[in-house]
Parts: sequence; structure tokens; C-alpha cells
Amino acid sequence: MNILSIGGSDPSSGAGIQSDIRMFSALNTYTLTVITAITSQNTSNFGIVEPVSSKMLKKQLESLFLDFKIDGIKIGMVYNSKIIKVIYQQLNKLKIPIVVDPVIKSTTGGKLLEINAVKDFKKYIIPLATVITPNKDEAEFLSKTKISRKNTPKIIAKKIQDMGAKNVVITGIEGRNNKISDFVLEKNTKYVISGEKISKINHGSGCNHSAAIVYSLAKKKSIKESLYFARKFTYDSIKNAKKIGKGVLITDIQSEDKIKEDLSNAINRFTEIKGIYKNIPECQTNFVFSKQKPKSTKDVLGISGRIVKAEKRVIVAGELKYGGSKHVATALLSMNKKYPQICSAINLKYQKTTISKIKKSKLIVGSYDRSLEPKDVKIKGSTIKWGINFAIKNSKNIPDVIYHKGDFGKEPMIIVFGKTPENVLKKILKITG
Ligand SMILES: Nc1ncnc2c1ncn2[C@@H]1O[C@H](COP(=O)(O)OP(=O)(O)OP(=O)(O)O)[C@@H](O)[C@H]1O
Ligand SMILES: Cc1ncc(CO)c(N)n1
Repeated sequence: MNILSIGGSDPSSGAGIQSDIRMFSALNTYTLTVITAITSQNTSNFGIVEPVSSKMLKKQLESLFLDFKIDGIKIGMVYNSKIIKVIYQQLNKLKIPIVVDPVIKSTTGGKLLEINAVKDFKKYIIPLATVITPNKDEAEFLSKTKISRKNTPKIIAKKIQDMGAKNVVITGIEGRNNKISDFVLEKNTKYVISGEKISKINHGSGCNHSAAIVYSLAKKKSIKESLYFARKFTYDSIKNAKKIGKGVLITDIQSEDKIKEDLSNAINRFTEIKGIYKNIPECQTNFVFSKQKPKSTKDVLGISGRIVKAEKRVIVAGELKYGGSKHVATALLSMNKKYPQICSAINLKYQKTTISKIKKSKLIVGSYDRSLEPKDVKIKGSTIKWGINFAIKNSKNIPDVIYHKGDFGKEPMIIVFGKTPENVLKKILKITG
């Protein structure tokens, strides 16, 4: 998936284009970028702004539209009227989700939209928005109305919707009991997404929020699903905010989320492989991905249930959890001990046809015979560890696949290994179907 971020450069990487690259990368998404302005800022102060020329902006956009399929666009800092008009000319015919984060002032007080550009921002940028995400102050500023008992968030959101945005989210409305809420006005419905307020002043949460929304919309999720996803994503990024500079904290995403994201994407794609139900064994399938240097199954992410066969479909029953898999995770741990780069694995049904496809596809295959298993291993219950080590020992190279043909009362099994879930998936595609 390719997402385009149009916005300003923040050299401290806490917000703007650089923050978007970090966030989209954490979501395993390729980021295209078009810079509207260069800023000098850090976590304490805002310096100066140098906007790019209309010509430079137009050329950047054209070069991307000529080359890439773009699945969604995020618009952040636009700064002046010239920039606004070029963006409008280039984007107004597009039929992909566009999320507009009205960037007006920075946390540190910098002016990110010229006052005489506000009119054109309303006229040209707001109507491009599939979703617009003003915070409370920005919503009040754009609608020229203070939120009050009379002027509810709904009334203010409606004013912004009337400027042309399809869906409006007013973020960061503080409530009682340490709650912070986002008010949402879709075309025909309104709702509030509420949650706990984290007591951290940060740089980047608004950027992360709009980035996560466009990511989710580009994946064809609904507005509501995307907003819930973005809220959780932003919450995690604030929780994980770090003191990198001397001033406010910079939001970040834990790498665990990346592990989850990668595995979750691969599982979704696995379930969509045509005829894959034929490869699900009686004991069902688990797909795992470990942290670097895993010590135990607690460091291995897996499905707390299984991927199960439901007639000719497969469905995921359970959630992704560290420690969610026992058998496949144990096999992975043995493999990872010898080959630390191998961090992902899946178990599939043993079938002779699959084994011959594996051999034809030039993948490296190892195997073990459970009937040769020493008695003490059986008693200790460490069959998998013994089997994987046996197969590794008898293989000159890193095995892509290890299988065993079962034993009395034990189902035969194939395990496919790889560096990442994506890597495992590629191998599966070679040997199934
Ligand atoms: N302290 C907090 N604790 C929990 N959630 C928060 C907190 N602050 C903001 N959020 C949530 O983060 C998301 C982004 O909103 P936020 O108000 O930070 O945007 P913003 O003010 O535009 O940010 P920025 O100034 O960084 O661009 C919203 O879903 C909001 O409710
Ligand atoms: C470049 C840029 N975009 C957005 C923001 C808003 O946080 C910022 N401070 N800087």
C-alpha cells in the first residue's frame, strides 16, 4: 500500500512529514511525501518557515501521480494560499480517501497557516476531505464559534461539514473523570469516542491520529472502524512517547505493534489464499512471529485460538497474544536458537502432494521421525524441541520447512519457517494451491 503525505518538514521528526514516515513505516506502509514548507523547530521552540514555490510543489505532486498507485492521502501543513491552490488543482478529481489535519499552530506556538490563507483553506482544502480532524481549538477557529452549552460540538462540526468536508472529527475534548473525547459527525450519524486521558504533553499525536485514519481508510475500512483504530493507535503512541529532546515528549509506536501489524496482515492474506482450507490440519493452524532474541513462548506472538477450517473457508478464531501459541511457538524457539534470523512460523497439514511441491520449489526441507524419539524426551514432553533440533542437525542449510509423518495417535505435520510472516507467506504461496 502507498500513502502520500503532503505537509511540512519538521527537522525534529516529532510531527509533519518525518513523523508520518515513521508512523506509516510502523504500519508496514510505503510513504510518498510532498513537502509544502520547511520549518525550523524542535521540542521547545518554533523557528521559521520557508514555503516551497508553487512550481516545486506542482512538480513534486506530478512526479508522484505519474509513477505510483496511491491508496490514500494525508494533508497536514499547507501554510499559504499558493500552496493551497496547487494542492486543490492536483487533488480535486481524485477518488481516494483524503484526510485533512488542519495544522494551524504547533504545540510550541509556531504559526503553520498564514492568517490570510484561512479563507482559501476553507474554500479549497476542507472540501477535499473525506475526513477532517481539527482539535477543539482548530474547530473553534475554523467555525468562528466557541464550544459552549449552546454551541455544542455537533453544531460546530456541522459548520465545518457545511464547508465541504464529508466527515468531521473534533479531537481532544476534555471531560470529567480524566476523560478525553473525539466528537464525530459522519454524513447521517454522530457519535463520541471516549477514553482515558494520558497526562503527558506531547508532540505528534494529531499527526499520528490523521495518519492512522488514512491508513485504515486506504485499507477499505469504514469511517467508524478507522476512527476507533486511529484512536487506539494514537493512545499507544502517546503512552510510548519519549523524552528525546529537551522539551515536550515525542510520540512513538512500540515495535510490538509492528510485530502485531505484520503478523495480522500476513494472517489476513493467508486466510484469503484460494483453497487454503485443504492445508489446515485436524489440530488446526497457528501462525507466529517472535520478538528479536525470544527467551520463551511469552516472547512469541501467536493466535490465542487457532486458524480453523469452516467448510471451504478458513477463519481466525481467537486474538493475537504473546504466549498465544504453544506448539508452533516452541518449534520456532528451537529454530531461532540455532538461526536467530528466523522469527516466524506456521503449521500446515501434512500431505504427500505438498511435500513434493516443496521439493520441486527448491525450498530446503528437513524432517524427523517421531518413532525414533528417545524415551526420556517423550517423558519430558519435549518432542518438538528434539524433532526440530534433529532436523536442523541433518540439514546443511537453514530449513525452510520441517515435517514429520506422525506416530501412533500423533498427527503428521509440516512447519514452514521464515524471517518474517511475509517471508513465510511467500513460501506458503509456492507450495499450496
Ligand atoms: N493526553 C491524551 N490522552 C489520550 N488521548 C489523547 C490525549 N491527547 C490527545 N489524545 C487523542 O489523540 C488524538 C489526536 O488528537 P490531538 O488533540 O492530540 O490532536 P492535535 O491537537 O491536532 O495534535 P497536534 O497538536 O500534535 O497536531 C485524538 O483521538 C485525541 O482524543
Ligand atoms: C511541519 C509540522 N506539521 C505539523 C505540526 C503540528 O504538530 C508541526 N508542529 N509541524
